[in-house]
Amino acid sequence: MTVTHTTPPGPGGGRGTANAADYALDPLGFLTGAVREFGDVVSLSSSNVLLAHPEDIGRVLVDRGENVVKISEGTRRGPTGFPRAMMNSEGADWERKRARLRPAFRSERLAHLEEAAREGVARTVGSWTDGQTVDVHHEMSRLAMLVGATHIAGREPGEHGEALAGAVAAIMRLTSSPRLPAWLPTRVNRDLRRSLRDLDDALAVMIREHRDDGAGTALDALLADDPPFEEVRDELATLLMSGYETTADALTWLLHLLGAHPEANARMDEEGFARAAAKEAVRLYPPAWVISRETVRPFEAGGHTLPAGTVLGLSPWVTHRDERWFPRAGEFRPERWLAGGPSHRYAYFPFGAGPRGCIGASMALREVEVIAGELCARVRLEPVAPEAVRPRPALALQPRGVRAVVRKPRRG
Ligand code: HEM
Repeated sequence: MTVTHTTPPGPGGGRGTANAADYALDPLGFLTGAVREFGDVVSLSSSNVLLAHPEDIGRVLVDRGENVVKISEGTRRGPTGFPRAMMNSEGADWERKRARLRPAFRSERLAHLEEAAREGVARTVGSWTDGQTVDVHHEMSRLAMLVGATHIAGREPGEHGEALAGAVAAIMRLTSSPRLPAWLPTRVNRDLRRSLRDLDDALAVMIREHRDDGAGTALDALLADDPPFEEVRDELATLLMSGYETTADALTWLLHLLGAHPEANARMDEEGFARAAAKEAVRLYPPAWVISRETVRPFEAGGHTLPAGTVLGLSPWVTHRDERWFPRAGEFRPERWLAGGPSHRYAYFPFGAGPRGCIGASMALREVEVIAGELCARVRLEPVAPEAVRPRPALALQPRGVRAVVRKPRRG
């Protein structure tokens, strides 16, 4: 059988280096504009196609490796690789690693997480003074690190938190600046290499000092399996890192949105509202703003047959802001989640979906919901210059410039 490959339409005729330059300048605007102009299947380059329709998104995400893979044989591993982690594995190897971690992310463990979250908020609020201006992203990062490390490794990160935060910051800088070869001694590359060395040292100490006290953490599960040290280190690094920045970003976006919507802020103590608000925040500002796969055989989409080796991009940023699936898509309306979800199952995928969906999705949503709810109950965060806040699309969608004045209620 012969397969006819046809190239979907796209900006610049779907190829050309002009797209790369436009993309680098404003990735979110570029992707949104491309779909608006060319439809749900858009060529961004000769081997890159963006799929914006939930039907196609669903087909890609539920695939079990028959048509698309997450990490192809030829994928070059960057310096931030952690190649032995479950997240960076495929096939039977991935399946074994995912099964090993699954029990540590079960909903029964979330009561421990809530406890750590409440305690973290109490400590954070205790460290603030009335009238103090805080950098919200910075504060939420510290909280997410504390809660994340407690849940995943069974301990507070202590001084190791600095190494972890440093490595994540260096990766974010690398992924938000135009790509340069990793061997070039640029400041960003040098910073990254040093940060990764520090991270390595910190993880080695955390692993060496670890004692299983029966809490059923991911680190307990990893060590019980007795794999090579490098495998534990890669897994722990990716778990701590993926759970930390994304959750801190989601929390910061939610607090920013609540600052601009006092009517929603006032409802945060209502049953179910904090969860709806958390879902709505990651709809508008999905920390994972683009997800990709590579086709391993010809793939049909929108009447086109895309050849094997095509990189498929799916963007929660683009699809979550589409009026066809979310009426008044640009508005922060948590109540839309109280009335049920969107009309199409795969119009909302902040955590991906299918077999490779986020293993920490329930943990992250619960964490955001509990921390934001507790904060709203204890303090008022008065936004400072909210009009200057911007998303920075790095490896995660970071909020830039979210500051607030802390108002503590008077004791009466
Ligand atoms: C708001 C917070 C979070 C967001 C938005 C998020 C988003 C995502 C998305 C979209 C994927 C799928 C990527 C793909 O299909 O290519 C993913 C995968 C993953 N996430 Fe999360 N995540 C969050 C929090 C967490 C947390 C708290 C953890 C763990 C502690 C975590 C660990 C992982 C892992 C290990 C994978 C890879 C799963 C696999 O390959 O089988 N994430 N995440």
